[in-house]
Amino acid sequence: MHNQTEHRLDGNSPVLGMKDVIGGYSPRRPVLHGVSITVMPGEMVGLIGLNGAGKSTAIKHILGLMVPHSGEVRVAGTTLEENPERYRSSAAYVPEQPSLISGLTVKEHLRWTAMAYRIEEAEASVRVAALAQAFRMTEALGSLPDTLSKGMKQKVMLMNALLVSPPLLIIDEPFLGLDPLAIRGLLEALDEARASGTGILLSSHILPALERKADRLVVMHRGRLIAEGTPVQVKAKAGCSGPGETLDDAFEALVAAEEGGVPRG
Ligand SMILES: Nc1ncnc2c1ncn2[C@@H]1O[C@H](COP(=O)(O)OP(=O)(O)OP(=O)(O)O)[C@@H](O)[C@H]1O
Repeated sequence: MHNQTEHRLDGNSPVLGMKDVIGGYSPRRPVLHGVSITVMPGEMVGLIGLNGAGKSTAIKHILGLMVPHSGEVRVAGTTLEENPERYRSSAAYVPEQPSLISGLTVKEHLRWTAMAYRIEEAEASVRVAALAQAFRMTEALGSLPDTLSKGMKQKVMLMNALLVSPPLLIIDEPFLGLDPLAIRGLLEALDEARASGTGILLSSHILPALERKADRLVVMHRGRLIAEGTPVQVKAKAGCSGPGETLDDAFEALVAAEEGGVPRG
């Protein structure tokens, strides 16, 4: 495996370049109908859409778990076919459901990740201590997963991904189950990851957090992108730029417009 620093790209090359992807579970019934998503180094892109919109399917294509029927996915400049090792080691994924190894403590999970990604021991200890502090997990470092709450397990997953600090970090619905302090810790840790050049694709139904933190939003509906841009641009497109109008209002209006309803505003 390469050292992560070798994967750093210059600030002008996307860490994710998904272009015109048609894909899904059967070639006869595509779920994605020409989806393009770009994430630049240091950028946080929020992926939003109703249940069944195609977010998880898009993520599976990005992770190389599904192959596009047509179109292309590049991670850190390469396709899965061109350089599978570089492609796979350039993206870290945090699923909505934590999956931890029952026999390993929190610290052992982190140490194992550091070894797998060839992070030097001294550097790993400093980063583990900082992450544990940010997530208020210092006292839980010696605990086994079965003794942790759901939110604490989710924190361990996030800490592992942030320890790797990959070029592309994909996070699925991270806010559910986290207490308010943990959400703040997560957002601060994500800011740090972005400052070091990690690009983040964050899928969530919790729109206020995305409205505050995402540089850009990609709005999916029925396997297509129906809006894209900064939160301000997406709200403007939905006709929801008025004072007090939120991203939730904008999302509702965009979906209503697609479904043949009348957008507000
Ligand atoms: N394993 C599968 N086989 C066939 N079709 C699937 C499979 N998984 C999902 N789909 C279909 O693909 C479409 C998109 O689902 P997907 O899981 O990508 O949506 P999502 O936006 O992630 O939704 P959610 O917010 O509920 O997680 C849906 O119509 C769904 O029924």
